[in-house]
Amino acid sequence: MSCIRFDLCQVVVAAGCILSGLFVFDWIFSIPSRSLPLPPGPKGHWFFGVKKQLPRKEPWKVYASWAKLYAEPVISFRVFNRPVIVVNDLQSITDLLQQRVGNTSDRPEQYMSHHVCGRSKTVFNISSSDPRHKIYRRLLQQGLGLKSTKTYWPTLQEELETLLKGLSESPQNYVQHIRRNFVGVIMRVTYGYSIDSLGDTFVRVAEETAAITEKTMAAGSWLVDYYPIVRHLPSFFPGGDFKRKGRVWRDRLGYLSDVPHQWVKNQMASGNYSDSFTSSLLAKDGVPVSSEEEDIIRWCAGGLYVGASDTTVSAITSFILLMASHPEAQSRAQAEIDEICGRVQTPQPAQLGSLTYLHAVLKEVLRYAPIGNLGTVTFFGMNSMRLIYHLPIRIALPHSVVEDDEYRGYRIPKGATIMGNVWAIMHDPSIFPNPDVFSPERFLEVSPHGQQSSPSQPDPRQWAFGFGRRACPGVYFAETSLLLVMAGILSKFSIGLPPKAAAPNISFTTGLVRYIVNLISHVSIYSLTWFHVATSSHSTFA
Ligand code: HEM
Repeated sequence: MSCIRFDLCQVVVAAGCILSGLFVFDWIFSIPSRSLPLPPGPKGHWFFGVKKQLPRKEPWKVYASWAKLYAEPVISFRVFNRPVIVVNDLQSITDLLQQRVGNTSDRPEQYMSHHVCGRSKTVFNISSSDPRHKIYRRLLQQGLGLKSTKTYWPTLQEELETLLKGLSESPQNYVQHIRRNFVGVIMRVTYGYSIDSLGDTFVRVAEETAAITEKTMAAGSWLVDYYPIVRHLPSFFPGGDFKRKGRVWRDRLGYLSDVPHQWVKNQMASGNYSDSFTSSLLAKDGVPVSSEEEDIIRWCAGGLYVGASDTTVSAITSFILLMASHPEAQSRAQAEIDEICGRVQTPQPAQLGSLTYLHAVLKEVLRYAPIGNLGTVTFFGMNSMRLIYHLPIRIALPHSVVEDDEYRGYRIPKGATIMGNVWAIMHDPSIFPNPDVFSPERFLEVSPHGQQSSPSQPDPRQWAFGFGRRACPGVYFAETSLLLVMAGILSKFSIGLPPKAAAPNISFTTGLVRYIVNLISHVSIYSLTWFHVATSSHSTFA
């Protein structure tokens, strides 16, 4: 008996030694060759790199401070064995992320999510070298471009009316009303499906998908994402449990992604369906689509919902807080809306083009409170509620480098994760003077009094929606829906702080989709005042 135990011990020790040896081998050879130096940056621990040092709070500010410390706009560090490059100024972002797009538009490989859980073909994860990526981009750009967005105007208008009604009934629940609006719009646009509330089955499906996806993609959680050797560990071995969990999640995610898609197919078969992104692609030219084409349609549709929900909700909640704390900007926007849209009707999508000041407000919201501070966002639809309660978000969708490259005498290694520090640009005083002041006027050529002011500052939308071949395909649709909601809210309500409330000290959540903390944690302090249009009197509901 003791002899057997001794043998087992020996086997375990021997296996441990071999694995550790292979691990070190894997680690050494996964670090790129050293012909040119990497950009400067903190060295970190020999095994973890800077994983444990990475700031939990506002990392973009820390990256900007490292750029200053190392006197170099391009910095690098390591998380486990993976090099990470952060580009911190306009020139380097333009050069690396907007010009060398062919080399910086890939996504980092995440073995757990992509391969174990079968998520390598999602719009967000797919490699830029996969021929499908081009097809996805084409379908998404067509489905969300100017022409298609016009066909969604009636949906946007109807959902706006529901939002305004909800706000008038319970303004204190405005975050939920706003979420309901964007989720309702995107479900109708994507699947022709109308939700009744945020507790709707399809919404819960999306929420569960988001929750599982977060677990599979949580940065630094799966050693197998960094070290290929871990793929060969048995399930019972420490670090090997990803296989068992991955199998369960893969099956569940596969089932969940089929629910709305199958629903559209059933509706189409019954002849009773509303036109949507999915139905129009499935019904193309009356010819049945192949299974490959159907798979592409399913993934693209999933991308729409995920891409649209948190981002738009974040933008509007920031807008509400900024309007509450900047009454002069709010009054000016309202005066413009009154003049262009009239005081009785709800603003219409066709009128949005004439709302110059409101466009400037949107630009300033995207600049002042960028949604993706690192040029990328975390898209997990219904997770806004979790953000609201300050739970950490640990997943990001950064870019990765396709081939070894050289920049400013440094090596930009193949496979490195690369991020543009959008926050640094949006708060660079040489680009946006007084960057910490919220001022939509910076985007106007003419001052409020009609005099010529200094030339307007650069359009922040060129950085707010990401870069290169991964840049947001929903930008046009997003702007239309955001402007319509902003115009609708300001046409019917005034947003204010309660009497005697001190101006809030604005700070933000640290997730890669950023929310303003104050708004979220002091929701109840905000009051919305309903304009009784006919009599021009006001009554406060909150
Ligand atoms: C305020 C609103 C929005 C903002 C600020 C925003 C921002 C972004 C950003 C920063 C990215 C990542 C780009 C990159 O990796 O370089 C992105 C990607 C994406 N967005 Fe948006 N977005 C918004 C709204 C929307 C909407 C409404 C949709 C769809 C209806 C959408 C769909 C997508 C998709 C599908 C991607 C993935 C593109 C890819 O990986 O190829 N987004 N967005």
